[in-house]
Amino acid sequence: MPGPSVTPLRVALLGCGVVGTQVARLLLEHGEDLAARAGAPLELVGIAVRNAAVQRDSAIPRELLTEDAETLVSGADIVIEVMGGLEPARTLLLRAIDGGAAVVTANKALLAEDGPTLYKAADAAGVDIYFEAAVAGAIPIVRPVRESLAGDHVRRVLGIVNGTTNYVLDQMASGGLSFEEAVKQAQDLGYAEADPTADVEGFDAAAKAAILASLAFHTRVSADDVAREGITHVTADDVAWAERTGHRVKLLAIAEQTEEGVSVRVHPALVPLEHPLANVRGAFNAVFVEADAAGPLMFYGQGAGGRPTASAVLGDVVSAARHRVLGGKGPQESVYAALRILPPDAAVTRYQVRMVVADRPGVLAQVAGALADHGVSIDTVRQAGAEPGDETGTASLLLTTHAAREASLAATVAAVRELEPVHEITSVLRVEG
Ligand SMILES: NC(=O)C1=CN([C@@H]2O[C@H](COP(=O)(O)OP(=O)(O)OC[C@H]3O[C@@H](n4cnc5c(N)ncnc54)[C@H](O)[C@@H]3O)[C@@H](O)[C@H]2O)C=CC1
Ligand SMILES: N[C@@H](CC=O)C(=O)O
Ligand code: NA
Repeated sequence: MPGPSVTPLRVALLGCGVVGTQVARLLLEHGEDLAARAGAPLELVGIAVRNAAVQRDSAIPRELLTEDAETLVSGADIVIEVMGGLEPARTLLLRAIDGGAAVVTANKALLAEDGPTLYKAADAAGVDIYFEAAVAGAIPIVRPVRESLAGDHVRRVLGIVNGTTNYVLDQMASGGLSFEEAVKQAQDLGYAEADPTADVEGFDAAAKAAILASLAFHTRVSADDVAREGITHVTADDVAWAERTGHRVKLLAIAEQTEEGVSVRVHPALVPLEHPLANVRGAFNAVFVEADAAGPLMFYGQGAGGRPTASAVLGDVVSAARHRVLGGKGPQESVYAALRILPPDAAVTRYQVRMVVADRPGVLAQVAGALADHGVSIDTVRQAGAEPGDETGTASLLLTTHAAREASLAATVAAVRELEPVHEITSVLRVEG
């Protein structure tokens, strides 16, 4: 335990929502252990909220609540930002840094939009900036990529980094819920962003992918550099077909370094049932990292939710506190490699295309011909003939391609759509894993 003469570190908390409430709880409940680990007591001096009169968790002392976030950050040693959004979070963090405080944030949206401004300010002020909670909630992934793998060469990062969408797809596949019902549950459970559009349209996963890619490839990658597609167009039918063909639909984040540069994308994909990612359920996340010397690494755990995320925040707070007590500083931004960011259509993937075609001889050959014209080869084909009693004269055709450039695959689908016997392209999903 630190001796009685050790000056407590003043900790300011910005935001008291799902994550903030649990951060405050852990700080207050585990005060003695945290003091022993940090080398000084961590004194929670205030919690900035929008409305101090609102009834909150019974463990939160009312006297700590303040609506004056600016004053709160000015006297702090460590500022924890869990309010989310770009502003006033950015201004408050910059004010905290300018005032000499170390900062800990869970705000992936802000980091992926304007991380360099925060890094630069922290560097100039000689203070720490930590953000483990910003990617994959409780899972230690930022620190391993930023620090543990700093001596290696990361080639690829692939995984499920959004708990809400994983929960929604899982509930659609096995819980029998509609998309809307599953999103509502994810909100009630504290997984979703304040506006769940950020989750279901892939913005949240794209922000996390940008952060991971920046760290992995020592290159500045912002949210705008990420090719992004959400899950709003994934239908219950897609989910059912996936299971029927031995797959599960997952929202994946994929960042890879090729000889040409760095490609970062977020999109739903079919993952074979035997792949470990297929069995990541609920709001859990899993991230695979492939590095030259280390080989494959896998990180798994709770990717969303107040208490798991608070765990990651507190880990960062202890690191920052140790530096205040003992000296030293965490890592700075590392973007020396400055690799080229590749356009979205340069990515290499496989497609599974489901279509309704005229049920007559020669149609498959016509479709196969359109693929061959674009240099795309077929891996598997499955045809489901008309259901008994179906008078439409159509059949469902499901084909999976071999790997090809996204540009060729997209052009192929466009050409197939124009074929006379093709009535409708019902779904196009990538296949990964
Ligand atoms: N909920 C989760 O599972 C995870 C959330 N995060 C991130 O943590 C941050 C917080 O997320 P949640 O706690 O889920 O959000 P939340 O919406 O539950 O909490 C945010 C709180 O901050 C308050 N706030 C917003 N602007 C404020 C202002 N100007 N002054 C004072 N208070 C203000 C809001 O009133 C709200 O109570 C976000 O950046 C989010 O992306 C990160 C990992 C997981
Ligand atoms: N809304 C996010 C929360 C954690 O980052 C998610 O669902 O993953
Ligand atoms: Na994390």
